[in-house]
Amino acid sequence: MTTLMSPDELEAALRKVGAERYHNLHPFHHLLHGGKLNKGQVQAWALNRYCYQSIIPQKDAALMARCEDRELRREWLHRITDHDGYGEDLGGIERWLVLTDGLGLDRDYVMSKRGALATSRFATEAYRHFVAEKTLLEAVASSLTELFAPGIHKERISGMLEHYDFIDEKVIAYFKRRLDQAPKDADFALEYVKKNAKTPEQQQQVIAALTFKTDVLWAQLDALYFAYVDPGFIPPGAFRPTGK
Ligand SMILES: O=C(O)c1cc(C(=O)O)c2c(n1)C(=O)C(=O)c1cc(C(=O)O)[nH]c1-2
Repeated sequence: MTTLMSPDELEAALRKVGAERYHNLHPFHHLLHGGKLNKGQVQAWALNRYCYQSIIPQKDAALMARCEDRELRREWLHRITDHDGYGEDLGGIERWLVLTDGLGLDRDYVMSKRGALATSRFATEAYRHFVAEKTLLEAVASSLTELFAPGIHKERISGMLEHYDFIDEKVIAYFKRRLDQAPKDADFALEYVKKNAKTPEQQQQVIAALTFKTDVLWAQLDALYFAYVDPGFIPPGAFRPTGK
């Protein structure tokens, strides 16, 4: 029997999921941030991660499409323009492509996802389906990994600038921008969930949604590790680094 938690107990339970399961704990990230990867492995990470970047505005549009609450739509809308851009600002996806350009990857190839691992495509598609099909509360809750993103972004900016001569401020600008954007989004989603998960069942659904999302992120790094680090079995058709 699950009992009703107070909103603060629910928050503590969600933060525990992050502390135990967020992808900052994955060995691939330790290698990436610690300067232990070669350029080809960093290229593989950036190219695969494009699958995640490209799906984010689509899943946010899916969330909004089924949302009756105008106030929530008003709050959520900027998540789409943060990534797709609006007016002068070309947005996060463009900033991601500046990163892949800087790493020497061809834009059309990156955007085609042809070289991405199947797991990157499957996991990100699973996220989009989750948001489109589960309750609105679960859809909002699945974004809560962003509570833990600023920590990993700071670690990535300093670690990659320090360790890789092919990374500079311009190439890493995506993450700098997310440092301003993510905390506001995460705080809003957390307050929404604390207010709207009113039954023990809903609270468990919210925790399960966040757990699902940590799996989406973790699975992608497992696949990268297997293909590009150890044992280094690159699947047929996937990106093969040429230089070092
Ligand atoms: O680099 C990362 O580790 C990381 C993680 C996450 C996340 O925790 O889902 C996001 C981002 N970055 C990110 O840049 C981003 O725009 C973003 C949006 C979302 C989301 O679920 O709506 N997560 C994340």
